[in-house]
Amino acid sequence: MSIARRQAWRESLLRTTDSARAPFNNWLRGRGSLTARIQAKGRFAVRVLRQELGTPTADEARVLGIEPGVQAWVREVALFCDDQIVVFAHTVLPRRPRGPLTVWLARLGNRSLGALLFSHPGFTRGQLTFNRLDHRHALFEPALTALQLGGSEAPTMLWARRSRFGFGGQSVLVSEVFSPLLWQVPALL
Ligand SMILES: C=C(O[C@@H]1C=C(C(=O)O)C=C[C@H]1O)C(=O)O
Repeated sequence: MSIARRQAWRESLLRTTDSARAPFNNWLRGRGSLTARIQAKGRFAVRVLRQELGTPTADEARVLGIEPGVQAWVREVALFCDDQIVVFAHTVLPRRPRGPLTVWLARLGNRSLGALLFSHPGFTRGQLTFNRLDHRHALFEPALTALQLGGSEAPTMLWARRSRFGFGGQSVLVSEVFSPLLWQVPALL
């Protein structure tokens, strides 16, 4: 199986005996806002780690319908519940076509993107896809760093999900990587 195929984002969570994934299934599959779900359980916060022009991966460019190598707006955040980092989110917005999303993203700061995506009636959400990230995936190292999981005890894989939101002629691709420490946050149990 090619490397690209092994790292593909899948439309279904493959059945697995991996007991380590079981607790994530519900978080991976939930189509509602992660922000709202965390806010309902504990003290929610967003820490912006990166918001700049960057180069999407070839796969991200393909999903967003832009030429490989063309820069796009990249936003990366850590989501907190009760002072514990629980999610690393990586969002890609093409520069073209410009539109309301360009301005909204630029002005978002440490407010949650989810609060916008799930409150404005003009957004549509595509299918959720899933991935078991490891060192071969471009998001793996940034996620380990953002989730503060580096070092000798670093996990060798992380569960992630991805979906594309549409607003008029614009699209934004949102990838969310879940911390294995999600289960040490009493409020989320
Ligand atoms: C899409 C949502 O927004 C969350 C917040 C994000 C941000 O502020 O950049 C990005 C992705 C999500 O984890 C959500 O709450 O479901």
